[in-house]
Amino acid sequence: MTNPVPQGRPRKPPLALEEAQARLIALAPRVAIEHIASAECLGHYLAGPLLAERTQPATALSAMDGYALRQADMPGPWEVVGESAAGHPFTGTVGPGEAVRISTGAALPAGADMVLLQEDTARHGDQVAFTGTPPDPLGRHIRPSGMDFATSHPLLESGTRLGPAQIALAIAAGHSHLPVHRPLTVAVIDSGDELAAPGHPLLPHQIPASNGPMLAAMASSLPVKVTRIGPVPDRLDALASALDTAREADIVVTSGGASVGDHDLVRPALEAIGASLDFWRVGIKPGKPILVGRRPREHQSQVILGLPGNPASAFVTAHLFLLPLLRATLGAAHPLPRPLMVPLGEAMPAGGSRTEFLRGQWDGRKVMLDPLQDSGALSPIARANCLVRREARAPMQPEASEVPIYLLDCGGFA
Ligand SMILES: Nc1nc2c(c(=O)[nH]1)N[C@H]1C(S)=C(S)[C@@H](COP(=O)(O)OP(=O)(O)OC[C@H]3O[C@@H](n4cnc5c(N)ncnc54)[C@H](O)[C@@H]3O)O[C@H]1N2
Ligand code: MOO
Repeated sequence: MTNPVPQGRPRKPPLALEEAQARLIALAPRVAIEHIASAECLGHYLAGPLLAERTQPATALSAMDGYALRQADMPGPWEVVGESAAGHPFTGTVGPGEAVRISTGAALPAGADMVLLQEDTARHGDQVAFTGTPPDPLGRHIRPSGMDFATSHPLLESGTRLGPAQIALAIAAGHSHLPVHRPLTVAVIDSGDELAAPGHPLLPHQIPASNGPMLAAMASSLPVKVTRIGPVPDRLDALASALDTAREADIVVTSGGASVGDHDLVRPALEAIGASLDFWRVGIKPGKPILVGRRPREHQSQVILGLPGNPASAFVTAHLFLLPLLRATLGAAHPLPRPLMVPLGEAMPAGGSRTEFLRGQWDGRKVMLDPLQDSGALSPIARANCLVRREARAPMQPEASEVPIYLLDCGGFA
């Protein structure tokens, strides 16, 4: 196959960001739901609401080490008639004038309705006396049954990301396994004649292919299996053959070759493999030439995401499109990144014709813009911990004005 002739000026104006994101998310493939061990669910999204299968605590527990006794018997003294330790409950009933030695997390014995801290008592043999201040209210050191949750209570909504706390809650609520979507398969293709595999000796016109490893690492914050292909030369047959290698993947991501040059072959390659183009070009900077296509398949179409080759463009479009698509496919309730409003640490110049995502550093009090905003530069994206959003044609914004930022270090926990 020979490369096609130059493609001239694109006829349609670029899509607005939100419309493009909505169109992409609507294409999210449907993938099977499976039940996997809760402890293995880190980073998955719940594929159904989580209800408690048990009550926690199932019985009233002591929150402190001390003595379980009756409020009516204050201020004592008491006779110690037994012990309740965590995992070893006292089986009798606490009667008038009686106390049971109790430890943190142990079941409150029948008859007792308060716990006196060990520090507020003096013990002599089986006798215990009150020496300190009473708990206020008297029952404060008791965790009542159902304090955390009760059987059949809703705990987590469908589409919740399962982080460490959600996994612990699910296990405590009696779920040894959880319904989640199966891990996705994603093929990442580097394309460009100038690219060499990392570690290869380079001539001045060559660069290491860094987008593929970057995009694979970004996708790996989610339950996906990534296959990397390339670097693939700028030839239609080579690109079509790389896409053919990727035919079984749920989602294919290319970088480079998305623009209008003679060697920008992703769109012609989509045509060559029988894929359709859903949209091309979005009004964002960096990342305008992003394209989305679909390859028809027997069971389900494959989504092909063509990211621009400039490293900052690939990085930003992966945040705005690739990760949201992966999250949506994995069942996330909120697949899109959510902004935070923070004050500028310096004035932000007026915006241009596209919605921009500037590389920035947020220190917890203010955000600074990186002085180097070229979409071909990698060092600013490696320095950045956030993207600062500037609307198209926004006027200059003075220091301390609030601007939306998207944090980059959240590991995709959206
Ligand atoms: N006449 C026009 N030229 C360009 C336009 C335009 O509208 N009219 N758009 C510009 C914009 S915006 C972008 S973004 C780039 C995107 O171009 P491509 O997606 O076609 O990317 P390439 O030309 O293949 O490469 C651009 C740049 O990125 C480097 N690159 C590519 N792949 C990798 C990789 N895997 N790892 C590291 N670096 C990579 C490549 O060497 C180039 O320097 O087009 C503008 N041009
Ligand atoms: O849209 Mo491009 O990504 O500015 O360089």
